[in-house]
Amino acid sequence: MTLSHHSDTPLVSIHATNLLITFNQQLLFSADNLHFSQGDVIYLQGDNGSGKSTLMKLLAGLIKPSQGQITSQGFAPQAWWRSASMLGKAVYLHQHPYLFEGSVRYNLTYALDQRALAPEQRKKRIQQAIHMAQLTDLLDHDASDLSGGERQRLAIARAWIAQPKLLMLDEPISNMDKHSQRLVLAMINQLKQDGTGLIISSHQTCGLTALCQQHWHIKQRTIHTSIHVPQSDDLHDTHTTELHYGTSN
Ligand SMILES: Nc1ncnc2c1ncn2[C@@H]1O[C@H](COP(=O)(O)OP(=O)(O)OP(=O)(O)O)[C@@H](O)[C@H]1O
Repeated sequence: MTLSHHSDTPLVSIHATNLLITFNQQLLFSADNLHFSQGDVIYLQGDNGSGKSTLMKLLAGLIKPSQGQITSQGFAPQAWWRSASMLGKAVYLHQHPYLFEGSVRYNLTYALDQRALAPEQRKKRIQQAIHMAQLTDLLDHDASDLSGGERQRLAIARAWIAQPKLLMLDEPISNMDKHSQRLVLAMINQLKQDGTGLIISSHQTCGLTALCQQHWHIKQRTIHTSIHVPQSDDLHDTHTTELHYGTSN
């Protein structure tokens, strides 16, 4: 992992303790201690309905736990007008991502933090994302006309350009053909090389698991954490994906 760490830019992290979430008085899951930090690449596994999306929404500050505490370290102080203190720290990318009305090009450039990169670097990064996601021929298409796989590629390309420090990807390669899967795996690998903290959910082991270094498993309504990541049969795909793109910056 090529995460570079400068002492004046502390690693950002999110810490959850004694977490418990219930819906309609029914326990969904509990967890004693979860730590998600820049540089972590976590494979989040669980059966359908076990609570993977719910956990990611909790860590993104989109919903609140029934019990427990979620805190963050290393982020810039919260703007006074933001009431939910966890919101906007870890970015949650939904399985069916929200895209803006307008073209693919517009979606790639709108709402990016203009201060984060110098204009030349920003342009270069956008070009590289277009290339990685193979969106060149689709740039002037309306985003609403894209297929499911293309939408996912666009959403991950957009996240890759924005360079969040912590990113959670909900089933990023489900319902994708092999070609789109390979492109998305290459982009996720680039995010990993850049030191982005990643949580990647799937209900089954798949090519993604080869990229992961930790395993969180929602099983019997508890989140089990481990450094042993189960590997899948189609690892070969991931290795052949590795990776035709060098580190970008
Ligand atoms: N706001 C809510 N109110 C009531 N129940 C909810 C709410 N949000 C989620 N649930 C329920 O919690 C359970 C877990 O949902 P969640 O989407 O987190 O599971 P998941 O592991 O991501 O599933 P999948 O693999 O099918 O995407 C489901 O039974 C869902 O219906």
